[in-house]
Amino acid sequence: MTGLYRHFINGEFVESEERFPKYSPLNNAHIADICEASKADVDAAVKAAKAAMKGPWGRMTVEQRVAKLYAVADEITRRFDEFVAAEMQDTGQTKHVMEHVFIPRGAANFKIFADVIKNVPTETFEMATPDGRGAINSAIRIPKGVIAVVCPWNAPFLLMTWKVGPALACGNAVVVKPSEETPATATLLAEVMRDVGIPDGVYNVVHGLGPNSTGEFLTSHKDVDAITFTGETQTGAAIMAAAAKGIRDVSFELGGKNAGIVFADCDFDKAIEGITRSAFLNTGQVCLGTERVYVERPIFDRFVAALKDKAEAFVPGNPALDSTTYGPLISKEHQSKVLSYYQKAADEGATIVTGGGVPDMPAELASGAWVQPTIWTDLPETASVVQDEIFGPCCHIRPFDTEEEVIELANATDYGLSTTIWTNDIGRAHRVAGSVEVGITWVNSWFLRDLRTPFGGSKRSGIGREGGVHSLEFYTELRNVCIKL
Ligand SMILES: NC(=O)C1=CN([C@@H]2O[C@H](COP(=O)(O)OP(=O)(O)OC[C@H]3O[C@@H](n4cnc5c(N)ncnc54)[C@H](O)[C@@H]3O)[C@@H](O)[C@H]2O)C=CC1
Ligand SMILES: O=C(O)/C=C/C=C(\O)C(=O)O
Repeated sequence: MTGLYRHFINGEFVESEERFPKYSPLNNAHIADICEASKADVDAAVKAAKAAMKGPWGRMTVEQRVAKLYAVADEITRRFDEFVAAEMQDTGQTKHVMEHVFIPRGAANFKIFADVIKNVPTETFEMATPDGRGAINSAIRIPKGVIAVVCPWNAPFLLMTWKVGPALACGNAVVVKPSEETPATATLLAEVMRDVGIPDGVYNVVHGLGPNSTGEFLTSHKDVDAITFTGETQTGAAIMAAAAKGIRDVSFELGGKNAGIVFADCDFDKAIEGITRSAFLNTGQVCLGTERVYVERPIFDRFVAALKDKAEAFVPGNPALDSTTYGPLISKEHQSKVLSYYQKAADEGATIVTGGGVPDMPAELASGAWVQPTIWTDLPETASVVQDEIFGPCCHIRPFDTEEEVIELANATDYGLSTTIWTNDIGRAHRVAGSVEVGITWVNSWFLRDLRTPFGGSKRSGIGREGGVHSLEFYTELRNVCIKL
């Protein structure tokens, strides 16, 4: 056991009586306890946030807020190794992915929105009036108030700061509810906020579970003005029902069952590299990941063989070692869910190209939440593993013959988060991208992120867009002021 995760409310770390255990994904060892925030704790956090809006934070100029956000980013960078270690302990994911993807994005998420709020204008309209003197309409941006930030466990620091960065840039105060699986980096960020002088109550953290616990207490609190959430689609529905009671705004990034579309004219090696990343990065626990791959028939067999080689080359193990390229799933519970899908695929008649079970691990890691990278072929589109979001390191690969056919296949899902298309025919890439019903399409790449672009899901994969100026739409209210001259 290494410690106790406490809430951060009104600038202070506070304990609560109820606690629950955190187990390591690597070997299921009990590594910490986490305080579970009661209704009263949540109420204290929301009250602190509300009061902060009326204190020094609410009176700061944009330039002063921007300077504070830059200070937060710089402090994250200064304490980079601590953030890497904290998130690695919670998730079991590799040091490489922490150092090159997740933690740098945390710092970037503060800088980008500091820059956006400083540079994005609001609109002004001059209008004629019967007396000939006219009027000027000017829109002003007002922070929404107290924002509830409810986060998942798969990329905890990246996803949390993607919400906290713009919320604070816009002048709001936040109450963050990290996933019960990943308390560490939200807690460490509290130290950073305190150390760089973010006023008390602006950044609050309440730990706990979801239904009938901290998550529900927070999202149904009457003084929360808006809710931003990333996680499962069903949870989104529950949060939306809570938000409806107070007519509060929501921004949701939800599940996905994303298609990878590989045309025969692609750069083969790059497509293999790209699909390897999109199917297996973070042990497949990425909402933007590819669980359905459609490959044009002339290169199908070669593609399946090459992806199999890549899947079999992953090296699971201690995430702190440079030689390790593959981590466990987040928990034993999630391992059971993923393995149940591996069983369903076998039951439904899949050809198991590789994987399908649990890798052999050394004794000290054998109790962890490990599963093998897995590839299937030969299933109908109605099969469970082709329909459901599994959130594991696995994909089904199917051949296709025409552009029309693959668009229909890609769209045959209730989800609509992202697609990756591999082709050297840029006209076709553009056509297909326009026809696939998703919020984000990558062509000849995957997870290449320009933080100024609109990011979010279509269909059951989300509501709203965040990123760049789009985040300002959610985290501020535009008020029109009409001045008669
Ligand atoms: N699209 C995405 O980015 C993600 C999708 N998932 C999917 O969700 C599945 C389950 O993962 P979880 O972390 O358990 O996702 P989840 O949606 O259950 O939980 C995400 C967050 O919401 C909170 N929460 C849960 N129920 C709530 C409620 N009724 N009211 C307020 N807050 C609530 C949780 O405590 C957690 O902080 C995964 O297996 C995966 O399929 C999970 C993480 C991210
Ligand atoms: O890059 C982003 O802003 C979001 C990335 C999302 C994930 O990694 C995820 O939800 O899995």
